[in-house]
Amino acid sequence: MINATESEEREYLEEIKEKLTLAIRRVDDAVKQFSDELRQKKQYIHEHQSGMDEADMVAAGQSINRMAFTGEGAVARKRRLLKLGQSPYFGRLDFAPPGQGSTPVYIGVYSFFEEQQRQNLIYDWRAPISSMFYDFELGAAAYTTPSGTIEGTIERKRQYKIRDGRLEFLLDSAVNIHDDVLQQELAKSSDDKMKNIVATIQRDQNAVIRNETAPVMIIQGVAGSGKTSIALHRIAFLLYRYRETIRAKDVLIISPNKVFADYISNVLPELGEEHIPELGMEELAADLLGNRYRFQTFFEQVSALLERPDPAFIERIRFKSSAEFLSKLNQYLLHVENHYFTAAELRVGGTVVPRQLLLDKFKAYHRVPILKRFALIADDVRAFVRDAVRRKLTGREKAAIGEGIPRMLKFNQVLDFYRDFYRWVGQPRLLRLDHPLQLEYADVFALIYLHLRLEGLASYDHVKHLLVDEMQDYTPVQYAVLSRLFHCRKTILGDVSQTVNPYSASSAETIERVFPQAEVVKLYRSYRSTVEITAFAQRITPNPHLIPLDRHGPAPAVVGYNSPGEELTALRQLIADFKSSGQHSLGLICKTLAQAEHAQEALQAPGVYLLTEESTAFKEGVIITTAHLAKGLEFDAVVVPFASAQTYTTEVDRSMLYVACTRAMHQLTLTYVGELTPILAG
Ligand SMILES: Nc1ncnc2c1ncn2[C@@H]1O[C@H](COP(=O)(O)OP(=O)(O)OP(=O)(O)O)[C@@H](O)[C@H]1O
Repeated sequence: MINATESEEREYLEEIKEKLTLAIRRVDDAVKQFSDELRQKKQYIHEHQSGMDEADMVAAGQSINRMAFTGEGAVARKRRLLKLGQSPYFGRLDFAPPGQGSTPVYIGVYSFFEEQQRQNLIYDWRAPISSMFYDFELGAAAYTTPSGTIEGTIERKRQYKIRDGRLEFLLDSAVNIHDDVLQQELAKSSDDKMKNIVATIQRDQNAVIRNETAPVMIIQGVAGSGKTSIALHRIAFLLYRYRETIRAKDVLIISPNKVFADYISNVLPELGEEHIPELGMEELAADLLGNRYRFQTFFEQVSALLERPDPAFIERIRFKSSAEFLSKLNQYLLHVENHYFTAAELRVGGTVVPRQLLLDKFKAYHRVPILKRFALIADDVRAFVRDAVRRKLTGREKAAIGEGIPRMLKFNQVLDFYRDFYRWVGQPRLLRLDHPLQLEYADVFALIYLHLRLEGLASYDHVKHLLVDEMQDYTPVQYAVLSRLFHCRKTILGDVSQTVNPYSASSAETIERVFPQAEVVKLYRSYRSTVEITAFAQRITPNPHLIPLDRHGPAPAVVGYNSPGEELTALRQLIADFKSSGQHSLGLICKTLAQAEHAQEALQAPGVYLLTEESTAFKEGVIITTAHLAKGLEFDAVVVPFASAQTYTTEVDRSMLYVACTRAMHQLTLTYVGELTPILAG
């Protein structure tokens, strides 16, 4: 058996590191050579410019670009090799095909192909053979390659922790991923950015990451089940698997806000992939609507619900977030198609264009959005009139046609159709348009949907994979828009229990109605929080299916104070305790922005940051923010201040409290004055 003992492994590690160092040197030499050649080439062009024609210049430019491109490739390769030098591999499996001896397969974040021996010394975790590391225990195993399935036996599985080039431990395991290693990973203090989990991906997670068949994959997973992590690893996997056709810039992440985007921005580069473009829903909306409308943001909608819940406002949101609303919009569009075009005879000079001709044309173009159809019909009508009069048409005649046809449709503006829709469903009071025109958030995507259907909008065909996080926050109409704009494969993930607006929350089932071809995966194991914190959060929103990982810590503390002054003193103390605790991040998570601002003012201290809707980066230290913004993030310790009966009463408040508490990895404290919120007392 190769490298059986620990000392052999240590020796082997040194050997690998040496080979990596050599490989880095070779890249350096190559880079140097490239830049020398590049310089020479540029010099040459400079000197011979006068004697070169345009074609020569283009050719020279291209060759420079090619060299620079190869140079960039070399720089990226060097970056990967340096990273491997720090931690070359984390796993090993000894795999024996039938009737053959076993060879060790070392698995790392990237692959390392040693050019001199022409041998793959480290396999990328995404390589087909590496899948067995996540999927099998000792004994019979198999993996699938593009050319077929390979069966055999796993004779050994080993896990390593190598940091800064030093082997910290090595562990033989019979099971798939040794629980101790996972426990160690989870017990660590949080970083300011999300990290990769390649060394401890679980079997069910691996199945999601490596799924190649689902056109739409919907992941509904409990808080802390690794949804976001898995989705990012899935992107990394797909970029590897389809590296010939998909590049990082062809993927798009729809993310809830800039802070979240910053928080996850580290994972893919850590996995050797470039940064992935991301876009917020509001940015997408602004992109689509141009500057035709001003509209409320999702944050503003949720703040309004938290600060002054108005039943009429809630009713409007509820209606527009239902699957029924989408089907009513579709019925309305059919109604428009069938009843709103009133064809009438059109007189152009002395020629009469018969009503039937106009109607036939209108129907013939039924695949073209209605407001785009007139131009096509007008072309045909012009041809018809030209044939009749046997001459070119005058400007006046052309105008008569161009203006006459649109007049046959009841409305020509999308907003007029949208207003009319509410009359048609018999609910005119469900539309509130403020003056000057400002749309409520719930109307934004409904209106975009009508624009799409009535006028058509350019689709995002350059995007080859779409990732939607926090899926519960988007409504059926939003999904209908996404489905029409993005024709690529999609990964959609979230958790209904973590909605910040229960009146507009979508479950996996709701979303599946928009994407009937979707594969739905549910994840119930929760990795983030200790058993104690998870049990506490379950009191707020129970989920009988949730399985917490068996990791323990202090019980959450709920502490009442006599006055706001006392509560603030206690919060100051909690911050001081945190600073001397060795933990990295503390989240003070409030219900509203007003409370967060108040806390920030009262608790001002160095290293205490207020995170708002406008923030763009997630920092380590003490963060004061709202539950809405904290969604998707995690902290070593969380403090939920002002947890009184006054603050947390409604269903929206319950969601906020749940989101806030489930952000904690190791420690959770709630403070209040007066009466404790009934959500916890009950
Ligand atoms: N297989 C794993 N190995 C190590 N850590 C893991 C694993 N799966 C998840 N985690 C950790 O669990 C935590 C939660 O993961 P993540 O944020 O991806 O979950 P989520 O389901 O998106 O959470 P939420 O919906 O509550 O925001 C992270 O710290 C992540 O690193």
